[in-house]
Amino acid sequence: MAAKAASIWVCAKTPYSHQGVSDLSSNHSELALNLNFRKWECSCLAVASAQRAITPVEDEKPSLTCAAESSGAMERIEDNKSREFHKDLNLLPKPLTANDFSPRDGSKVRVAYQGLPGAYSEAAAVKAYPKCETVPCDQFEAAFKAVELWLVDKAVLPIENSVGGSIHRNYDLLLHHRLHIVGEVQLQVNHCLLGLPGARKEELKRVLSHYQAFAQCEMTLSSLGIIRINTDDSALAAQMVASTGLRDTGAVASARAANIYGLDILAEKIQDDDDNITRFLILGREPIIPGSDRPYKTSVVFTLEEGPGVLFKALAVFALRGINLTKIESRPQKQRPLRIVDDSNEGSAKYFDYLFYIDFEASMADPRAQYALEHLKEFARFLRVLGCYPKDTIP
Ligand SMILES: O=C(O)C(=O)C[C@]1(C(=O)O)C=C[C@@H](O)C=C1
Repeated sequence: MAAKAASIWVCAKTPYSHQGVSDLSSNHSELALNLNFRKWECSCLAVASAQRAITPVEDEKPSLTCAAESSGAMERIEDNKSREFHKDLNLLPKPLTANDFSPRDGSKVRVAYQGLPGAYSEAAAVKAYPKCETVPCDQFEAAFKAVELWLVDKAVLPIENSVGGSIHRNYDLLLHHRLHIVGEVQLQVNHCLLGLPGARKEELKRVLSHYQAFAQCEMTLSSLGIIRINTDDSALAAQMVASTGLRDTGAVASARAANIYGLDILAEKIQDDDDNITRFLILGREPIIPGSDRPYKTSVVFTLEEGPGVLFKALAVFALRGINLTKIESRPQKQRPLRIVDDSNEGSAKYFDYLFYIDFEASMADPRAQYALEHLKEFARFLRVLGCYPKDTIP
């Protein structure tokens, strides 16, 4: 049997088309080479006829198929010699597959976030990639750099909150780094007032947290009349309360932070608005291929020429094509803060040049989006697509 099969031995990992089989029979060794297979890791194929598709045998690993040319029937190689050979093959290292690099469930993906374990950003990273390895970073910029330097695969960073508004620092960093927005995560943020075990909220004289968390709990904190002290993130606030051991100091942070740092929850859901949502961006080194299989958003940043109604015209490129805008943000253009508007020294200086960040509801695969951005280029001095990504919703 082996002798028959030995007439053609080539490598494969998937079934081939009829055309592929003809190629195999005519020039099998060259094709095997072209397909980048190695003999020692290969499957064994025997071609029953030049016109017959090759199918893998289910119970062999790696999948093996053998067929005899003379009879035209596909037959398994079952002699002992062959079994020995297969056993040895199993000891050899397995080749990497495309799935090893981007597993669908997010396992093995390393995701940077700003803050300590227990921060809301960590929860957002886990929502984005449920089985990921989260990597805490002290500052937003460290998370950007970690992706750029291949220390992690992705970064998940807050961009806006439904009560507190935009996180401006991340708008600025988006422009100064070359990462792409590959997704977004909307997270319900429920703030808790935390204290040392046994402490009561009436005892608190000061409270620590992130400035955004304070902004989202304005009414509760004002009614308590306690001093607010900013920290880099809410989980750090919880850790500081735990490590200083001061009964009169509390933290605004998550229930998970209370658990991690051994604090009591003195009050729950202390945010002003029950529906307190923070939107996070997922950043990667490469953009994703825009699709049309589900609702997509696109984020762009641009600057405009000087002149009356230019911003109106810029926004009209979307309105004219029925494209809905979900966010507009303007940031000072720091590299060009001062501009003389006429040639004489007496002309007035212009201190406020802006960058406009816009999110709109359309995929870059949609011709309406492509035409809108082509049109926008007529007024924009600078335009960059920051990313096109599937829209996230709160279940
Ligand atoms: O302090 C945290 O836990 C964070 O993850 C930061 C942050 C923010 O930057 O807005 C994230 C979500 C909440 O809106 C509050 C704070």
